[in-house]
Amino acid sequence: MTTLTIPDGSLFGLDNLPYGVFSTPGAAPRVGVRVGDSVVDLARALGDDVFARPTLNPFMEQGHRRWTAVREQITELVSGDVPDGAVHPVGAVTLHLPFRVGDYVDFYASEHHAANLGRLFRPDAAPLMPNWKHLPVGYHGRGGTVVVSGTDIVRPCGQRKAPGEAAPTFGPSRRLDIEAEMGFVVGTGSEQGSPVSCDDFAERVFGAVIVNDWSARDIQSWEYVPLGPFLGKSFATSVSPWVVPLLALEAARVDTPVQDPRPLPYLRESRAWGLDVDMAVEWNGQEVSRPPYREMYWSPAQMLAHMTVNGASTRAGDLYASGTVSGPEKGQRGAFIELTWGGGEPVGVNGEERTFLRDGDEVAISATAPGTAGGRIGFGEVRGRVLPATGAGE
Ligand SMILES: O=C(O)/C=C/C(=O)CC(=O)CC(=O)O
Ligand SMILES: [Ca+2]
Ligand SMILES: [Mg+2]
Repeated sequence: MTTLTIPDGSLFGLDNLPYGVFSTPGAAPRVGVRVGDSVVDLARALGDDVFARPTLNPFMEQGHRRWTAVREQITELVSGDVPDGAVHPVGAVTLHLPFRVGDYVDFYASEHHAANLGRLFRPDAAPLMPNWKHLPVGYHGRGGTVVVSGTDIVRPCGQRKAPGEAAPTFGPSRRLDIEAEMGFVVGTGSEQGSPVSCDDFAERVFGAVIVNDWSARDIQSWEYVPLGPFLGKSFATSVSPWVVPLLALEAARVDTPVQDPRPLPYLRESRAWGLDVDMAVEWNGQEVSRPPYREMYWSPAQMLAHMTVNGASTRAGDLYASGTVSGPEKGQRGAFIELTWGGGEPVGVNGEERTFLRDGDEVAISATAPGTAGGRIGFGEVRGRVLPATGAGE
C-alpha cells in the first residue's frame, strides 16, 4: 500500500480532485484523478472498469448521483492507503484529451471583450449589438479539432484581406491570436425537444476546463460577415487536461454582474452560477494578463439554458466555452488583439515589442479558484506552441 502525501499549499488538495486521462509507457490510456503531485489510477484503486477507458464519457454518462458517490469514495481512499501500482507521479505520465468531444459551442459572455472587439472590428457601429444583453451570443465551433494542452498548433493558412487591400490573398495568417476562456463539459445529455433549465446546470454539467480558442484575426475579419466565426477559429482549440468537477467549485460560486435589462424567464437562475476564477496568461514564459472570470456577464448555467431552449439536445462530452475572459483593466484582457489594441500598441515580452503570435511562440493559460477547504484549487494549465504553416503556398 502507498500513502499519498499532498504538499502544503497544493492546488490539488482533497477539495479539488480533478479527473483526467493518462497513460504510462506501454499501457493504454485510462482515467485518473489528480491528488497533489500524483495521479491515482481509478480502475485499479476502485476496481471499477468504467475508469479503464480512454475517455471520461462512460463515467460522466452515469450521472450526477454517481459523480457525488465516486468523489466520496476517492476522498476516503486517498485519505488512507492506496494500492501499490495505482499511484504515479504526475511528471511520469502522458496526459490525453480527457473526454471525447461532442459538439462544441463558443459563447461571447464578457461584456468587456465584446465591447472591445466591437470597437476593433466594427468601429462605425455601437460596441455592443442590440441582442447582447438579452441573450448569451454564441456560435457553433468544430468539436473534432479540440486538442489537449501541449499539442503544437500549426499556423493556419487562409484568405486574408487587410482593410487597405482591394482583394484577398491566400497564405499563412499574419494575425494569429489566443483567447483565454473557461470551458464547460456536459456530463449527462438531454433529449431533443427538452430544454435544460438554468437550475439543472449542476445536474447536467460534469466540470470545467481552461480553453484557448486560437484565432486567426485576419482570416476572421474577412470571412465572418454575416454568419460569424468559421475558418479563422476552427483549425484548433486547446483544452487543459484536468476536468475540475463542478462539485469542487461550490466555494467559487458568486453572483454574476447585475443583468440589466432583466433576462427573460428561461434565463433566470434561482442562485447565480458566476465563478470567482482567476486566470493568468503567459506569453513565452512572461505573464501578460490576468483575466478575471467573475466579471463574465452571462453564467454557464444561462449558456446551457440558452443553448437548449429551442429543443436542441446535448450529449456527454459536449463542450461549451464561455468566450474570451476580459476584465475592465488593460492587464485583464484575454486576447492579444485587445491587449495590443488591434496590433497598434505592442506589449513587452522578454524585452521585445510584440503584437500577434510568431512561429515558435508558446502560450500558457492557467486558472485557480477558492476551494471548499479555505485555500485555493487549480485547473492546471492549457499550453500550446505555434509551428510554421505547412503545405500551402500563396
Ligand atoms: O466580435 C466579433 O466579431 C468576434 C468576436 C470573437 O472573435 C470572439 C469569440 O470567439 C467569442 C469569444 O471568445 O468571446
Ligand atoms: Ca472564442
Ligand atoms: Mg478555436
